[in-house]
Amino acid sequence: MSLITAENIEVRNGGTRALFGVSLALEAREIVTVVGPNGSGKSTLMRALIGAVPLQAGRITRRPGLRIGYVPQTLHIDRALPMTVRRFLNLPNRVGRAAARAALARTGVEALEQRQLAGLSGGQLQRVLLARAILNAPHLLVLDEPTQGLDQPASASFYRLIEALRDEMGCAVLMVSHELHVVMSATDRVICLNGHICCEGTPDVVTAAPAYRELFGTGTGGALALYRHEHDHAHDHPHGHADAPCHDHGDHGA
Ligand SMILES: Nc1ncnc2c1ncn2[C@@H]1O[C@H](COP(=O)(O)OP(=O)(O)OP(=O)(O)O)[C@@H](O)[C@H]1O
Repeated sequence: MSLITAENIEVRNGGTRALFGVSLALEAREIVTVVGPNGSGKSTLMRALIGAVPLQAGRITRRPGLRIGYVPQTLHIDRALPMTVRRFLNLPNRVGRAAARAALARTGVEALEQRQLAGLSGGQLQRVLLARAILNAPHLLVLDEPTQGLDQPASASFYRLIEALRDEMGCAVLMVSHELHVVMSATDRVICLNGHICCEGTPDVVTAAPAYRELFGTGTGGALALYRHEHDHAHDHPHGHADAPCHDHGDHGA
């Protein structure tokens, strides 16, 4: 049985149809990367899969007993509220000191245990969030743009850590990334999302596709500056750009 299966799901955010007709299945130990333009529903898909947003249509099935570790795209920290890293790891469930230390050590931030959360750098906070996500020995790690704001060496090191954690814990990984060039080596499957799934495949297939050369050819600086691929279907874009090809939503930076 797959870890998690989505069948033809539709999700609305307020008046916006953020996802429609999305079907996917995640298998044990695989690393799947979701790419897509801004506003294409990537975060919504992550939240739907963890059960944090209601579905308007379709169905999500989780393997019984499935444990998910989730790293959100952003964490809104109230700077007026004192909160050490150690206390943060107790939310929502209290954890023992040894377990907390082991998780922080595994993500390389053991020394931050008594630091204030609000005073951490972006890269440090991501590693603390990852430590919290692995506390329950998840079968599936869901990461929503975990390297946003990190420089390229820090991103590359973070993705190596994710791959090592997958190997050690045997978990599957589903992540959103704009840095396909960085995650490519560690990714088993890539899903291109734009409200619905535009295309998907192994990195080999994606690499061979004209889409990949458009994405990562000269001029993009290796970043996902342009989002283009060949289409054999019409778009009913959730934002109302019916029949607009993906590359019309292209320029969304690195
Ligand atoms: N809380 C909300 N209320 C209303 N609309 C929302 C809300 N959150 C997201 N949306 C809308 O839903 C759509 C999908 O948003 P989502 O955040 O899932 O996209 P994304 O692909 O993760 O974008 P980004 O790359 O910018 O993070 C967008 O049109 C967005 O404006």
